[in-house]
Amino acid sequence: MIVCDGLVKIYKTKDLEVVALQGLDLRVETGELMAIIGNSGSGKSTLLNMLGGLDRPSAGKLMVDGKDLLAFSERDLVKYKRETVGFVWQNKARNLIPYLTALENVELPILLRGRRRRARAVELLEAVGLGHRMKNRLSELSGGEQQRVAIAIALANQPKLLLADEPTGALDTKTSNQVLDLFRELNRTMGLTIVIVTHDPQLARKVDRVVAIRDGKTSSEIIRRSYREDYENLEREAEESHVEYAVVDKAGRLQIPAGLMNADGFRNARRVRVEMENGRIVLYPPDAEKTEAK
Ligand SMILES: Nc1ncnc2c1ncn2[C@@H]1O[C@H](COP(=O)(O)OP(=O)(O)OP(=O)(O)O)[C@@H](O)[C@H]1O
Repeated sequence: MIVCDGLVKIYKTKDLEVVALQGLDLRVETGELMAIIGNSGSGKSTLLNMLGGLDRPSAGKLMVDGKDLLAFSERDLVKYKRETVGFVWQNKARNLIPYLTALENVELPILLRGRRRRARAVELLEAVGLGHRMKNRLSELSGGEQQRVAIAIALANQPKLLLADEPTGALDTKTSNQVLDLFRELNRTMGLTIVIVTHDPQLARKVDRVVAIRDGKTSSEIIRRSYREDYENLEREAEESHVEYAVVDKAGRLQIPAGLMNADGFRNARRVRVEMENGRIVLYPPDAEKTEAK
């Protein structure tokens, strides 16, 4: 569904250039439910904006659903935003109008007219479990319920890809879990591809895969060893192990996770010794004795 190769985004301000993405590589399969984690300023929102067609990459390759976003005209971009992607933001003000009812909020972005539009809005609110609260104004709904309305809106035009930026950032743990369960359900029942950007490592437990971004690059990929069917079994989930992978780019460059580079002998190392041993590539500190390798 998504292919990013060497994606670069440079923000130019008056006297400064900020490289927000510096050659990011990422692949997301159709039907995946995945999370992107990373520290503040690592480039998560920038990536999401590129994926959603809200901003244009500076260089590299970005394909979504077989479409080349770098080659898009303004018109292509409008069509793409309308037909291919749906957005859910942490900031509810960006999604919702407080003085309208849930139903009116969902009706607004639907491209259909008249009764079909109303029927579709009802269907969407039922899909997110809010059939019984349709007539309430937004201000009368809880934070979790409001986020469900936002999700219903994001689904209004039947997107193939749902992008969510810190969708549970403003919610308590229990409500966050309910919203995440809803994402999982939509992913399963509609086959929707979902990319969630978050700081929250807990959220990472609820998705198929987590990709970490550091300094505008995918620095390491944590692949969860889980079967989707196990999803409901949270206790079993808690016992699951995470395996950390470093991403190797096309030129064979490897970024060693910062935690490992802090180990004795590697700290501040500008180079490491690389050897092949029994089918494994082993890295030694630069000044390690050759005999240590044996
Ligand atoms: N419009 C902009 N103009 C200039 N610099 C920007 C702009 N948007 C983002 N940046 C810079 O790009 C870098 C990446 O920002 P981005 O918002 O993508 O990070 P993030 O990982 O989403 O952070 P957070 O978790 O705090 O939202 C930061 O250094 C940020 O200051």
